[in-house]
Amino acid sequence: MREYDLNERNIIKLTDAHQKVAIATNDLHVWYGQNEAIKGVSLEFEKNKITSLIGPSGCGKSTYLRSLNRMNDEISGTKVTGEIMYQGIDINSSKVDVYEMRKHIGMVFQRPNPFSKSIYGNITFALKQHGLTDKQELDEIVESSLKQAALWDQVKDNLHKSALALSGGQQQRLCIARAIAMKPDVLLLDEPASALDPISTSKVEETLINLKQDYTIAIVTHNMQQAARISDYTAFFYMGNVLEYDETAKVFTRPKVRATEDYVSGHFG
Ligand SMILES: Nc1ncnc2c1ncn2[C@@H]1O[C@H](COP(=O)(O)OP(=O)(O)OP(=O)(O)O)[C@@H](O)[C@H]1O
Repeated sequence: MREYDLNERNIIKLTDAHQKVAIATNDLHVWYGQNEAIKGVSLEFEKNKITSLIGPSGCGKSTYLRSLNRMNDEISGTKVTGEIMYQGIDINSSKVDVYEMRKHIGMVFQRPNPFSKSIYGNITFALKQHGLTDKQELDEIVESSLKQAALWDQVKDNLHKSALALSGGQQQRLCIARAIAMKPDVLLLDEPASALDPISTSKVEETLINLKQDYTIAIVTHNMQQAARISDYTAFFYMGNVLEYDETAKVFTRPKVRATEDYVSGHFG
């Protein structure tokens, strides 16, 4: 196994930061007990762009993604230090209402996880929990979210059928629709297509490309072609650090760091 220099880094900063940055971390560290999984990551995510998080297994991609809307809070023994800046607020602060914050920063997981409810019920559940009861408004949000997730045409006549009867790809797009029904600014996706066949994968990818008009997207993926196809920026994670963060085209064609070059060319380790 080749040893890589963890000090060799290329991490771009976005200019004109206030205008452009949707969410950023500053010296973020995450520990699971004694295991420091994230070792001081500072990254900025540009508004209305897709950023891919890539890197070998166990290097901290999912941990980092989950910390962006404090999902790691749910795991006991976890400690998170550093800033997570969103709209001028450090959302890593204990004063932040996490429930409220997650309306702005939504998440879609690796395996489609629809509730055991109708398609309509999946999308309206959280809205109702947040106090929305107007039927017309709920109907409109269901329609617009399903349209944005490119699922409306396939399900519009079956909205009251079980979500569990949908295909895996459709279920994942329903989970995307469910997340965007809350009108978040930032959408976090952890390998959203890894459990899907190639056709469903390409539909999810198309959906994400269309969604970036309205959302800022961060996606963990093991699929290099996928990262190259859909993302504007790519961050290469290695052993809890980010060694390279740049425009995707540069990361894949002219990486500046040896470890990235080996990883994207399939010669890693
Ligand atoms: N819930 C958890 N409890 C304890 N340790 C964890 C937990 N989740 C991840 N870890 C540890 O944190 C480190 C980073 O794991 P993480 O899942 O974030 O990496 P990853 O890059 O997303 O991996 P993969 O590509 O395999 O999904 C690993 O050492 C892992 O064992």
